[in-house]
Amino acid sequence: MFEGHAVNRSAAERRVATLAGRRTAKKLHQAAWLVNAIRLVDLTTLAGDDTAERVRRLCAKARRPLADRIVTGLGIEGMGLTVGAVCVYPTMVPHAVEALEGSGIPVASVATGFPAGLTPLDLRLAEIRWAVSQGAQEIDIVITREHVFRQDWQALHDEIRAMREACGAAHMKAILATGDLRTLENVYAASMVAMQAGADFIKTSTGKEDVNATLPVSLVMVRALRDYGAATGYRIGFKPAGGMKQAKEALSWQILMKEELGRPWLEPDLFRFGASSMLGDIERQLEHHITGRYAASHRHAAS
Ligand SMILES: O=C[C@H](O)COP(=O)(O)O
Repeated sequence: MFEGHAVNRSAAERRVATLAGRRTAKKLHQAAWLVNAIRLVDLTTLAGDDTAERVRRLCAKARRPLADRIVTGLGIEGMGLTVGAVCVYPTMVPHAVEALEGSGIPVASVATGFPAGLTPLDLRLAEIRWAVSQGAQEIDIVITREHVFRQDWQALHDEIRAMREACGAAHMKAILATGDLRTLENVYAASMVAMQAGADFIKTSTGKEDVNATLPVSLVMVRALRDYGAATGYRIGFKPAGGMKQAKEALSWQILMKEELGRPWLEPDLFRFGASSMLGDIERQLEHHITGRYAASHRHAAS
């Protein structure tokens, strides 16, 4: 089906190498880009020792992602800034739903035997239905990597299609676990199949592979998304996830999206960061921004 699509790895690496230094992300606009990044975060906890209390704390952070002094310093009090969603394991969904009530922040649940997906299909589908019944509005599914290794695109399509049906009204993000997929050609083909099978988003990683979100792999997925959009007219979302901890990564990915797909992919309905610990660095950088501006205005006043 897609075996013929060649991907030039070194061209992809060259394309993304300079993203962080782009003019658009230079100092003047950095704070705005970082605030926007917060709107795009799927604030995540996916640990074996997760508890209701940890999820409640995460949800409190999701509702008020920045300290009041930073919000005031940036002059964005009226913005009602929140993260894009909270992402948890299925049994944590009821706790997150309760803690986020009235906030408008959706709860995303991983499902389908996350992270490996090596559970019988009917159980994986039942897991989706259960999470949806508990209030999850978004479901992050994992694929059977072996279907990709065998280039059995029909099996991959059928599996994802069944998951799409089990999601019902919930949005479905298809995690490809790109770090496991061996080649960029496989990443492109799996992206295409996931979109054809009805994925609302394609997502790079579970956060549990050896290699998680990278810019070259993201470029390949984003180009697949663009090709799919050109062929069908459908807009599909993109979620890099796993291993992103720094504010400057939030800038690089947003620039990639803007340059490759345009402004609509800087909105939470078409782009999310899956990250458990990037928000802290974004908050730190915004605090530096305010402190720096304050110091500069005092220097100016004194001169
Ligand atoms: O989907 C989100 C990822 O699991 C988060 O991974 P992380 O903990 O490396 O940020």
